[in-house]
Amino acid sequence: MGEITELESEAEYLAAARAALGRMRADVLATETPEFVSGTDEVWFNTMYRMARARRGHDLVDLPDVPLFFGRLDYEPGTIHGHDPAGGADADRVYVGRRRVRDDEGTPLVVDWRAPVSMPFYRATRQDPQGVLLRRRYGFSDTARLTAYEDEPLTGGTGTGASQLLAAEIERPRAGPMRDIVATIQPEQDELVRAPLAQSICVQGAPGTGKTAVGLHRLAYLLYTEPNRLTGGVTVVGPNRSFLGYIRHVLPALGEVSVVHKTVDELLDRPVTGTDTDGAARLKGDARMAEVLRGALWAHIGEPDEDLVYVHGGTRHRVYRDDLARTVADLRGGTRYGPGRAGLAQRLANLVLKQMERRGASPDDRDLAAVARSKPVRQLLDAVWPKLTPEQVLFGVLTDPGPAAEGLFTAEEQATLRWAKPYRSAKSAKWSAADTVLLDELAGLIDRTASLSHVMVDEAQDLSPMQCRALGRRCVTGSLTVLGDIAQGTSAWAADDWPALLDHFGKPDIRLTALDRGFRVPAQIIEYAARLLPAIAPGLASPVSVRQASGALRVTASTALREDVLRACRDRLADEGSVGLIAADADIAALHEVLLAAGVEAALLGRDEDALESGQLVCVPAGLAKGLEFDSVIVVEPGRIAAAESRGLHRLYVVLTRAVSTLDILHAEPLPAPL
Ligand SMILES: Nc1ncnc2c1ncn2[C@@H]1O[C@H](COP(=O)(O)OP(=O)(O)OP(=O)(O)O)[C@@H](O)[C@H]1O
Repeated sequence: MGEITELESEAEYLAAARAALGRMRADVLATETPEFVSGTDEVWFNTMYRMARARRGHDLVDLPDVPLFFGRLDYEPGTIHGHDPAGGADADRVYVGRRRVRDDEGTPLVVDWRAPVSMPFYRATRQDPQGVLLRRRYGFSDTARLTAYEDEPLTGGTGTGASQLLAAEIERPRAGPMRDIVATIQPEQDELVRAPLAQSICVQGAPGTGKTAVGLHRLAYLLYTEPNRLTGGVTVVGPNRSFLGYIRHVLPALGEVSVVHKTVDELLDRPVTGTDTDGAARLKGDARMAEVLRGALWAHIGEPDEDLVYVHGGTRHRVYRDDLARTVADLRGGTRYGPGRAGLAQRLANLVLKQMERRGASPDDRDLAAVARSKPVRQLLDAVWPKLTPEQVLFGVLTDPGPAAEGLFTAEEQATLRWAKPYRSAKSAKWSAADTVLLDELAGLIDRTASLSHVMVDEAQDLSPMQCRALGRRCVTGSLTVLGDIAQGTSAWAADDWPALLDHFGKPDIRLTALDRGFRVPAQIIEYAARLLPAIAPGLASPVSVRQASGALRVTASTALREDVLRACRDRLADEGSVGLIAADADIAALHEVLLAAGVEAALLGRDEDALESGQLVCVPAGLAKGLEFDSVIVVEPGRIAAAESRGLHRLYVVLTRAVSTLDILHAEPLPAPL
């Protein structure tokens, strides 16, 4: 019998941790929970207990393909606070994994990657070892069998150089939806992942620098460290359903299932029933609209034109017009519109009560309430501070922008804002997506909008100022993680720089940072795409690829486009990774047909909800490419993508930066000049 090797001993540790996790789960499931016998409350309690137990059990399920740990830290003996010195040399060793596993005595076998004791796994360097002697990384097979480990001593001796396991993870061919990066979070990313909850941050980063990954891991970190301060809810906001589908598994894989993923429209939760011209949509997203709407709402406040007379027990109590006017003026603008109306009713009732007291009566709170609800008070309220819905106010503005927009929008702009065919009433009006943002702004002026605890906004460079305000309104008491890339801005509002856009979120202390190491696109491909940068984002430096694979870029001037597309797809399908075929929105369905007709299996993104999970080859309209990545990308007619919209070159930059391994460009028409 030979000595067991280090690898075997680590495999044994893994097996022991697995067994311990199994026992933790069995314990939870076997724990007696009280069962009540009768009554609806009791039934409810029983259900809640059972659900909670099932959930804790579920949390402890051992996912067969997910290794229980991915790293180890050997600390200097005695470094870790609270460790038992009697534990010997092993006492200062921690295994870092996706979640905590303990043995029957409660001693941790695996610590959560988010625990403070795990932080040096991501941050310690030879210059700053943070008490760590050795960092070990593990390699696993697809079935989570331990196959390798790699040591990086942080003190003494000489460094081993770059980590092969890290490189292998970064170079791994991509397939299917986005995965977590817990095993390989980089120091500059970790700094953002562990930024404190109260700090709102904005991350500018070139394509593939890990913005989305960082944002999602930050949420997982916050949910672990600050669960009690996140009870208001955590929401991820992304540009469209396809993108949200692409990232939706990351947080659940990290054990966080409570985070809601929504588009801006879904978050605002108002039905979109109409459309806009491009010009109108652009103006409706403009920050000046906030002023217009505020003006339009408060313009409904009127001047009292007669005294308030309240008759009680045969006595007439009179409050003079001047006093009424002063009271209205006092309240106006001091609170939101809705509470202002309620406040006015109270103040009017108070004035009436003062008259009663002057005449020797001693009215009480019940009288106050009765007066506030009385007919003369209600009539006065309706005249000077009418009850309003957002729809009524916006109906007025879009029917005739003049009064509210004067001085803010030019006559020409006002004409663009005005409904071409006016509706008869607020009830029959159809609201566009841009209108729903305005309705939301009005709703926020009328009543308080409920605040979430934290909102992560991805692809934020595309938001209109009015959308930013809507998001900011939803985290007045919470904080924000804003992610984006100025060079990838394709919307009508796309910002040219962050400070201007960030202003609209209403978080003046938001911290602007940048990521510049690219983990997706190989150098050769990113350099090609970066030829567009001088034209689309002159101030921005091109990203630095950390990928070693040189990548393959093939640009083909084609005379038989369909045949060449088919050939390229078949070629790329021979490799194991995902393949994305990207073309202008108007062209993609026809290309999809071509593939199907030739017997090549392909899903069409946008039509098929699960397209990114269902097959190896996905046809992607350029408009939905943002945020996605494929191992191989085939771009058809870049010229048509660029020509399809006013920020077409920005769109093309997005499209050209989706590839992990290879990029094929096929064109029969000329390429855009910068390429
Ligand atoms: N530290 C890391 N270790 C391994 N992979 C990483 C790391 N950081 C990022 N990646 C990978 O790089 C790719 C790009 O990440 P991500 O989509 O988060 O970038 P992004 O900056 O949001 O890109 P885009 O601007 O194109 O939306 C993903 O496959 C991600 O898993």
